[in-house]
Amino acid sequence: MNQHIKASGDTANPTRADTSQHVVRLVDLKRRFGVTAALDGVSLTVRKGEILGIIGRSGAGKSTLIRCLNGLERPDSGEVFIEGREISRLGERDLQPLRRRIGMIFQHFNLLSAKTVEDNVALPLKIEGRPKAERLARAAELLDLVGLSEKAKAYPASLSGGQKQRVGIARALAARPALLLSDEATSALDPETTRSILALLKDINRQLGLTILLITHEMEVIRSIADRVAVIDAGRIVEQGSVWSVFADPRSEITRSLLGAIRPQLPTELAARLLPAAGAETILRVDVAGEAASGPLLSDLATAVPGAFRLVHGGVDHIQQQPVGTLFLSVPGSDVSHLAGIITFLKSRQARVEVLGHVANPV
Ligand SMILES: Nc1ncnc2c1ncn2[C@@H]1O[C@H](COP(=O)(O)OP(=O)(O)OP(=O)(O)O)[C@@H](O)[C@H]1O
Repeated sequence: MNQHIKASGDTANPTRADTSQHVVRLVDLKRRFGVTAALDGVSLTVRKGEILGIIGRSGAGKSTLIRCLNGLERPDSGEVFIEGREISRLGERDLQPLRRRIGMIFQHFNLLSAKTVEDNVALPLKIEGRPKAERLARAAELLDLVGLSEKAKAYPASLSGGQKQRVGIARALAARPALLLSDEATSALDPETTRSILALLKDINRQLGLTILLITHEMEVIRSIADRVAVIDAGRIVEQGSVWSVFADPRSEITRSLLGAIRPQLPTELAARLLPAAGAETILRVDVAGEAASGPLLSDLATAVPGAFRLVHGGVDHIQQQPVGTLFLSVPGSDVSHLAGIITFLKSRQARVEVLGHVANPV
């Protein structure tokens, strides 16, 4: 299944080789702090109109990556292209207009408390020296987009966290950036507000074709709205691909660990009864995704391999409209050839099969 899934994931976007479609392109980026390699050869691209999620644990290198992107940090080596222009060697003066091509939203919103909501939203245009009427018209348009028109004259202190982030999003879009960079933008919000902010970002991505780079440590955020994901660990991209393919078939240990509870698990009472030695039943974990998960896999298995098996747990989820299934099967008896027949059949259908263990008594 590995090759099958990765192949379908990577060919899903035909713009891969076309660099004019890259809003951001990082090439072999390296940055050390003393003995720490904060970025250790990062290469990645963000394509026009896509949502790319970058996920990693604390200290993985995410902030250093952002700082290299907006020119606050100079890499020791490597290149940073924003809309085709290499920025890592530019001086402060040349960086200013390029920075405006990147709108940013932050975990703690970073609104100016002494300014009204509309003035916060219009601030990037004020910095650009745009006339007041134009600034206010743009602020009104954006507040309408984020559903906060009635709060134009309010001050940030009177808003909820979710409303503050909506203002942050409107402000980030004011100067019509090429890229929206979201730095842990939902990490301070409760789950329901997080969902509404993520839905808003997805809406804006669809409506305006806005390119979004999401930096997060939460897989749920990636799963909700990203098209592709890149996993960073110790300054390296350890895995990347379309979200559904990485969720269905995580290659690296760190990705599996970040996926944690999001991946279906055997119920704890059953997991506690697993033994390594052969018992009355063998418990299999079967992961299957994409085309392979849309067919009648279990009925085909029953037809192809005579003999019993039971579904004890699992189901089929949908990520990016792709079925991603995890099934836990129990195969009774000590007939090794029956078990081998089941495993061989499932693998022939691009499923990934793992023997989790055995239980002494039927479950
Ligand atoms: N200015 C600095 N001086 C020394 N070490 C640094 C500096 N900036 C980053 N580092 C180190 O580089 C590594 C990557 O840090 P970075 O802040 O980029 O990670 P992160 O993924 O953003 O972490 P977090 O999610 O906790 O913000 C860490 O080991 C960090 O201690």
